[in-house]
Amino acid sequence: MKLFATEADITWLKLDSKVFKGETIAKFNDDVLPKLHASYEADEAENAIVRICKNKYCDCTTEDCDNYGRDIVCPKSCAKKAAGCQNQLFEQYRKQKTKCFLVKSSGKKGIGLFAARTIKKNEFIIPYHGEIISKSELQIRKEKYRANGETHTYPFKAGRFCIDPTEYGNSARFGNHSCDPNMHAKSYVVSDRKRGFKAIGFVANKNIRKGTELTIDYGYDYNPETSQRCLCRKRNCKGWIGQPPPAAIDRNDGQNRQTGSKAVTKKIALGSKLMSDCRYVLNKILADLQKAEKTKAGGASTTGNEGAEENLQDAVLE
Ligand SMILES: C[S@@+](CC[C@H](N)C(=O)[O-])C[C@H]1O[C@@H](n2cnc3c(N)ncnc32)[C@H](O)[C@@H]1O
Repeated sequence: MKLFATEADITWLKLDSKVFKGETIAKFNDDVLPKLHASYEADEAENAIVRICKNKYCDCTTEDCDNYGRDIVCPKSCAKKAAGCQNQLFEQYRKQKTKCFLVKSSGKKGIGLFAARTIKKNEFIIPYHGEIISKSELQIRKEKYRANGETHTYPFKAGRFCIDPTEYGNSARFGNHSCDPNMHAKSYVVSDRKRGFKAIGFVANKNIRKGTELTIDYGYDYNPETSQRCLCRKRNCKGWIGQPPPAAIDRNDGQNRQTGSKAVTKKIALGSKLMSDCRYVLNKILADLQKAEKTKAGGASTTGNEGAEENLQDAVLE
């Protein structure tokens, strides 16, 4: 059985034209394997790891397992033991006949992932597969993609490496960003990969209804070179995917979408209420002070505090 993809395997570039017919994506094979790029292979210092669960009698779904619970996926050899290892997340995903998501158009955001059925909180949805490349290879590719005028960005940080599904990968690459996402990216140590590498999978962070778009938060460091407007339409939308461009920060643009309208009105109302409360308290202090002065000196101010009183009056009368 193959562990990794080879050059002969299908790539998105070839696939794109065949499967994207109209709105909905035709049924296609999501059964892809991670593909190791030469830049990953070249990192001799990092040996492959194998973390075998030494407990012969557990099925690797409880704390008895040496790996489960520490987000370490058992190696394939583990499945041969007496109880049969169930901690083979990525293999189990490949064997699923029907996936819990659909790939279809998400309007101006391009293509997106949508729940094909109800998905429960903490359910594993999809692994993020693509070519595994080094960070320096990523820089080279970013330049290439920009020069090619690619609108969508796909590479994902995976420990000290990167997963790039731009040309080869599975449909996890269609997970769009949201400022209020319903999935999060979880990283796993997987046997047979180099030490610095973490496999990525998308996991539901809440119960998700059928038909809902499946989204993750790309994070603040997402593609800072080319800031993109966020179209998630969530109430807490920051206006940008990742970092806003410097000019937008200067204008205080793209913070919270609410700053444009209702939030401003609300803040003004709160400010006025605060001012009127202060005014009431200061007036009361002033009146008490004046009363005390009058009682003490029969009407003449002798406190030597007139300036302060004036200031106080200024504040109250403002
Ligand atoms: C990993 S891809 C997601 C799949 C992409 N929609 C497609 O059609 O291939 C990331 C790209 O999708 C688009 N995208 C994702 N989330 C978005 C959002 N909330 N608002 C606008 N564009 C978004 C951006 O072009 C981004 O670079």
